[in-house]
Amino acid sequence: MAEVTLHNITKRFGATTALDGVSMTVPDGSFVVLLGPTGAGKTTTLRLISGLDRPESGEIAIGGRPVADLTPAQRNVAMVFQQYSLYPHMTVRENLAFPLKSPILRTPADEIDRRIGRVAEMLQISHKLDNKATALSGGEMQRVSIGRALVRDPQVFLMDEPLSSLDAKLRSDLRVELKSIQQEARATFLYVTHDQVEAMTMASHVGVLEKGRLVQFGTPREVYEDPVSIHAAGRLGLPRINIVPADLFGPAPEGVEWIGLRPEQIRQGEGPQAEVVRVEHLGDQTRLHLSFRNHDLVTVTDAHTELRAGQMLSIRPENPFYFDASGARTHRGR
Ligand SMILES: Nc1ncnc2c1ncn2[C@@H]1O[C@H](COP(=O)(O)OP(=O)(O)OP(=O)(O)O)[C@@H](O)[C@H]1O
Repeated sequence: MAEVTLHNITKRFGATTALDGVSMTVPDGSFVVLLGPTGAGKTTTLRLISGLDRPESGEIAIGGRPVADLTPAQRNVAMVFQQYSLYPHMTVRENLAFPLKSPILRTPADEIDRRIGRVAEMLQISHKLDNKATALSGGEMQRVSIGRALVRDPQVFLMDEPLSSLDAKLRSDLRVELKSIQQEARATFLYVTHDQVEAMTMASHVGVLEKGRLVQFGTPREVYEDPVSIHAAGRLGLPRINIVPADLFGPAPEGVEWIGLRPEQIRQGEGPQAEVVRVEHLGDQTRLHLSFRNHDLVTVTDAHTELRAGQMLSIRPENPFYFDASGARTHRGR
C-alpha cells in the first residue's frame, strides 16, 4: 500500500473551479474520509488520483512517485463508484475474476478462486457467484462492484459513496467489514460519504472540502471537537450543531457573531427557560427540539425522559464554539 499526496491541485471544468489549490497527504495505511456538500469537489479528487481526469496544475504522487505520466491502469488504484459498473453479460464470478486476469498480474487460478471466495463471503454474495450480473438486485450489483476492488491488491482504494445504495443493515455490516479489511491489509483508503456514522466510525482522518478547497484535515475527533468554521462543524455530529446569534444567551466576546452548540454544549437544568417543542425517540438517541427566544435548538436527552411537548426546560450554553461574521472560528483551542 502507499501514501498519496496532492500538492496544490487545481481542476477546472469550463468556468467551474472544482478544486482550488488542494494539498493533502493521505498517509500510507490510513482511512481518509472526504466530507463536504454536493459540488465541493470530492468525486473530482478521486477521479484525479485515479487518472480518469487530469488537473490543470499541481502534482499528485502515489507511493512517492509522481503519476502525471501514468495511465489509470499503471497507477494501480481500485475505484468503486456510487453507481455499480459491471460487465452485464458475465457472471458474478467472472466479474470478480476480471481484475485479476490482467496479463500484467498473472494471478494463478487457485489464488483467483481463493480471493473470490473470501470476498464473496464477506459481501454476502457467495450464493450468487454463478448468476449473471443482470440477474442481481441493485444492492447485490453494488456489492459485486465493491468486490471487484477488494479482490485486487492495489496501491490505494478510492471509494465514492460505495454503501449509499444499500439497506441499513447491510450498510452497517459492510462498514465493519471494510474497516477490518483496511486494518488487516494496512490498506490506504480514500473514501467519500455523506453518512456521518461512516465518517466517525471508519475514518482515521477526515478531510473537509468546501467549494473546492480543503478547509480542515484531522482525526474525526479533532474536526468534531475543534472545527475551524461553521461549515466544518456542520459536517460531523448528529443532531447537527446548533448555530445561533452570539448574544442569544447574553453578551458575547468582541468580534463574535455566532455561537455553535453541540448537544453536549447545552447544559440542561440550569439557566433560562426554553420550551420543549417535540421529544423524538430514535431508539439509540432521544432528541429534544427546543424553542428559545424564537430560535430552534436540537439537543439530546435521556432515553427515559419525562419531558413532554409544551413543558419548559432550563438550558445554558457550556463552552460554546465562537464564530465571526464569515463563519470562521475565533478563540480556537479553548
Ligand atoms: N465532468 C464535469 N463537467 C463539468 N463540471 C463538472 C464535471 N465534474 C464535476 N463538475 C463540477 O465540479 C464541481 C465539483 O464536483 P464534484 O462531483 O467533485 O463534487 P462532489 O463534492 O463529489 O459532489 P457530490 O456530493 O454531489 O458527489 C461541481 O461544481 C461540479 O458541477
